[in-house]
Amino acid sequence: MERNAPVAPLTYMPGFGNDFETEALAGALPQGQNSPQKCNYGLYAEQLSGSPFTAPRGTNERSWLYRIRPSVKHMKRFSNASYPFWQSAPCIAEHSLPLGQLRWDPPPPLQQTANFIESIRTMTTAGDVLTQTGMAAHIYNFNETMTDDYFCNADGELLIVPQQGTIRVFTELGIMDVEPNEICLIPRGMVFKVSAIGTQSVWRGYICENYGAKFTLPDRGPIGANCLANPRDFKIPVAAYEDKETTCRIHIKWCGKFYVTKIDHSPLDVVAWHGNYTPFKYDLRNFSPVGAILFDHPDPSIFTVLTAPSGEAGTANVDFVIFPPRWVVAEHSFRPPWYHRNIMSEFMGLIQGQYDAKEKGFVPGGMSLHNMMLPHGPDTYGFEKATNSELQPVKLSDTMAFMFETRFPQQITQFAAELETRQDDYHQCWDGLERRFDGTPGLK
Ligand SMILES: O=C(O)Cc1cc(O)ccc1O
Ligand SMILES: [Fe+2]
Repeated sequence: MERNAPVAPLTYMPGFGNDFETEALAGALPQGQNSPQKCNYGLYAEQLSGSPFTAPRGTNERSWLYRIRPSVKHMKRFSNASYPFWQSAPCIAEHSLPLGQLRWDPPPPLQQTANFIESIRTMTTAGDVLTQTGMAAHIYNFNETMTDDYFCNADGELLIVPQQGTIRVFTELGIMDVEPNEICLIPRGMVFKVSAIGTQSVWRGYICENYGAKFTLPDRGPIGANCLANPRDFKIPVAAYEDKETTCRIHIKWCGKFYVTKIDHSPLDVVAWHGNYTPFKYDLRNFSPVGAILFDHPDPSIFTVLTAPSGEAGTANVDFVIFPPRWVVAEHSFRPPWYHRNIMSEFMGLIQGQYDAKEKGFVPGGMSLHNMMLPHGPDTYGFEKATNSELQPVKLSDTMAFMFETRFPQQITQFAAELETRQDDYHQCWDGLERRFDGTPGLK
């Protein structure tokens, strides 16, 4: 028998990193203490710690969960499982691709049924999952809802970036519906499942698996107290639970390996919770960009939505950066990204529309990789256009690109190297950039 808490319409609590409290049944949340001798409704109390107990107050994160069964009843004695396309760092593939800039079209259509977890394909890995440094960039491409299958990633948090189709993410702490142009984050160690919402044939997007310290909001420096991603626009789910006694499977990723265990009930049985270790979602259209309002092109760090620190100040384990719709007004300036080389490694995806440095060839659902110190910048078309156009204020609309930018070089996987949608001719996009220098002065 199923006695599920009602799920629609979904509601959320606003704020980034706040201390929240929520209960799906009245009176389920203990007041004034975390660990009563007996909990209301016969619930079990359990703490989920996302930081060491002793972390400084500003980075100390934990939530208290009041649930039908403690999670020792869900997660014990796992046996081996296999997800051969989900790789972890370090993963140095034996491929023979020349070193250089890389770009892919979207993955080919699915040939079989796959749920969210089964569909994950790793494109790049960086750092080392065992030392909790670095990240992996994955894509997903699924057509089947997870019903009695659940997943838990002990290796890092998952930042999910849908590109096509709305997904429903049911976590231990509640339910989030996430559509393209929104993102969501599932904390390390939290059990969840993903359903497909809507009627299209495929749901696809990108994932950053962050092995390191958690994503947080970047400091704004002289920008001050407002703009960029504002804390109130982060949405945290309210408590919701499943009460079902059917055969369920919990899959776990732990130190780069996969395991599975069978239980006779749902692990999403948290009736009430409080704390600050939570999933969240965020609508990228709420990002308030700040940019050059007179001349020149600032570094893309002004578009950082979330940053995961590495321990070295200003050097991110991974930044999540977007290129949202915006006005471009700079005078006497080359407006698109400049040509550059970077110690950080840049994995990019496109959620919607066009990206100004690469109007053609970089398509929604596609990806590019500009690795540590490898040069890149606008293609020939982008250069010609930006050099010769009249510099009126221009609105870049219908666009949403993003970047996972990490301090560690990104190693491509065998899958990425062999993916049939890899553009073998990508480097030729710069072939038309001819020598313009002729030794005589003058702007050319
Ligand atoms: O390479 C890219 O397209 C991303 C990027 C954008 C930008 O405006 C400045 C630097 C940068 O790396
Ligand atoms: Fe770049």
